[in-house]
Amino acid sequence: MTTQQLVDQIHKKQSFLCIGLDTDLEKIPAHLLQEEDPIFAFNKAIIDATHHLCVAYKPNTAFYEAYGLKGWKSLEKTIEYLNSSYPELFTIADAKRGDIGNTSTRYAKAFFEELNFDSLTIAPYMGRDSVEPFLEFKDKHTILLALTSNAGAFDFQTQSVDGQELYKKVLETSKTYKNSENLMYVVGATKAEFLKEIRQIIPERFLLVPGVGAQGGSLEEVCRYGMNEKVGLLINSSRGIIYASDTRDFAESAAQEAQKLKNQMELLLKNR
Ligand SMILES: O=c1ccn([C@@H]2O[C@H](COP(=O)(O)O)[C@@H](O)[C@H]2O)c(=O)[nH]1
Repeated sequence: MTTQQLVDQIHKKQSFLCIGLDTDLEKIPAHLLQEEDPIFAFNKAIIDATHHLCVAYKPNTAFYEAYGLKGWKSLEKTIEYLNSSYPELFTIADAKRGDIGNTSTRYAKAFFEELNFDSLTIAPYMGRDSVEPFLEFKDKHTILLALTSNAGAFDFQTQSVDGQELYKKVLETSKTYKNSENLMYVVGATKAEFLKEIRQIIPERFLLVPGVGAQGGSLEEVCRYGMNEKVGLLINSSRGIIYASDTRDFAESAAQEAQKLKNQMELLLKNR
């Protein structure tokens, strides 16, 4: 998917919501455990109930890898279902990969070609040659971890290296990578106060923003400092939406939570 197609969808739906599919067999409604593939059954119900309220879905691959081969099958079925039933939706594999060049190329092939995700999250720690292989794929997007939502982000990311915070170095240096127009960045909603400075370095790029809902980040604050002319934000909520209820009406409850966030987004777009 091109960035422009994503922007068009945001304007059409008046939403920049990304729903995180962090599907955990210990948390899904008990009646689904009788299904042949409970994870896929859960995801399908959530997607069917919420697709009109969001512009993206983000399965976190850890939740699938944890179940071995079966989990990979559920992930494959989920992305196939999204691509065939709702091809207008942007898909993110939250896998946080990155390695020496030839290995990165294999990761890129796995997620961009074999599974056909639109985008993949990447850890920048190994530098240029670990990131550039992902950027070679046309109309695929590499989402670099910049300033993450967790408390441990302060261990390294905000530490000064040669007089500049490390996350800023990641932003500045990655702008010089070949095909850097295919980059997006992860910035946690819990770090909204950093967004003004982040936008000075990367005014154009899309930000994937996890951390609203269960982690306590503020949607309003993220929009105040992080929104750009093309909106430029994908706000993720996982647990706050998909586990709104553990009864038979779980999908409707998820849709209600998604609708609440979508309503706030619509208002924020109107008043910007
Ligand atoms: O900085 C980061 C990067 C990734 N995540 C991931 O996003 C979701 C958040 O889930 P919630 O349930 O909405 O808190 C999850 O998959 C994380 O691994 C993040 O939270 N922060």
